[in-house]
Amino acid sequence: MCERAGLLAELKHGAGCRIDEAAEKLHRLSQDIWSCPELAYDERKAHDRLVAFFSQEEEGWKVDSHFKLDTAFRATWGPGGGDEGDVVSVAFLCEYDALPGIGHACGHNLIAEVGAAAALGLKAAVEKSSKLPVRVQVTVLGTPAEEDGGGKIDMMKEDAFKGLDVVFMAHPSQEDAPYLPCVAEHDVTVKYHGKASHASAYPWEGINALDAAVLCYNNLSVLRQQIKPDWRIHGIIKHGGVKPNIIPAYTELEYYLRTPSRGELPVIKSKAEMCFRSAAMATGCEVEVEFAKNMFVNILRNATLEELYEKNGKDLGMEFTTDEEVLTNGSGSTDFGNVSFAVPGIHPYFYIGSDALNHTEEYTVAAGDEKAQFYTLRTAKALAMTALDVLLRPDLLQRVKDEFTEAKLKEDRLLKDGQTDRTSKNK
Ligand SMILES: NCCCC[C@H](NC(=O)CCN)C(=O)O
Repeated sequence: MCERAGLLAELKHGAGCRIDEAAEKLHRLSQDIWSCPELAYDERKAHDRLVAFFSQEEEGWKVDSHFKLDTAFRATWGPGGGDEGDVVSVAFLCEYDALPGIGHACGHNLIAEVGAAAALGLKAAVEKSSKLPVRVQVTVLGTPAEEDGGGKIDMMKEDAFKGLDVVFMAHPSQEDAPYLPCVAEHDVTVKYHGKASHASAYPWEGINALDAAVLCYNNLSVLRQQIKPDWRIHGIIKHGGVKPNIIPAYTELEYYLRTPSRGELPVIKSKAEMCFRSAAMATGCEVEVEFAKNMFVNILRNATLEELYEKNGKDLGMEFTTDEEVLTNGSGSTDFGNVSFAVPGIHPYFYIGSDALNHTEEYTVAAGDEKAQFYTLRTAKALAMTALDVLLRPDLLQRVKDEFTEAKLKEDRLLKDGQTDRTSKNK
């Protein structure tokens, strides 16, 4: 074994040992987040718990609490690993927001645990070595509001990802996969303003905002038949009126519009907008269409990082899914997509010991179950090992960066040329 391979194996082993050693406190960390679910932008206890973890329970971290957002944080360590070479900055992202009514049904408590564990592992490995070809900075970014709003996008607008070389996070799922297709998404709130009146005595005096909401819902349901099979339109009526004998004067709907790529979003948005406005016209209501401040985009893939992660995962016993349907069908969306256009990174998915589906009560149970711990820590080890791969081999890091630049240029060109449809023959 050549010297570098021996060192790499030793460091990977060291990272894993450190993660195992911290297993109990990492479990407590994710349990505390899981047992007190908090919604997007309001993850105060989770924020404080993670800040305390890095500033009190662990040594050597510089912690910026309330970093860029009220419930975001940053913990940094380094540079370490020797006194030679450029500083390479590796970041692990923690999410920790929950869903209304069903708690941690997407397992973001485990995302926080993976991020913290991988950072501990990488720091320990780097600390032990003075022979690295680069100096290493380890960053943990606490990124709120993935389920609503897109905290990472807010943080990007504030330059929170500036200066990072590679970013890693991992998301709970039903299987291990280095990548699953996440779709682009833009959310919209539609408000109809009508006029109240006695619904039995003089209904002709009213303007029915609920009728507008129902027509809007039906227009979109009809539109669904004419859009691409992998586009998604789904929504709820948030306000539907207050009493049957009052003609509803105000209604409100919330819709999520999704397409596989960011370039297709404007098309679905303009089609949906016609549905919103025509419902207003038919009923005589006024309509307000408010698109969310942040648009989530698809993930820019990095094959080099994905391959390294898969190899490390396999070495740790992961069995990656080969189910073509899972590997090709779009799933949800993530604000990591936006990050992936700014910094090279990966967002693999990991099995948590249960077949339950995300966004169900069963998944909430699974995310808090002790059984998830083995898989969560194994994922953290695979991420730390992947970071070590690129840190010990500057040629690999360069390949990761070149691939990122090329993929971004290609996506930008497609967008500029108006080639929105990735499934078209021209692609
Ligand atoms: N509408 C705000 C964003 C919703 C993001 C959510 N994310 C997930 O389910 C996690 C999968 N990465 C979604 O897709 O609905």
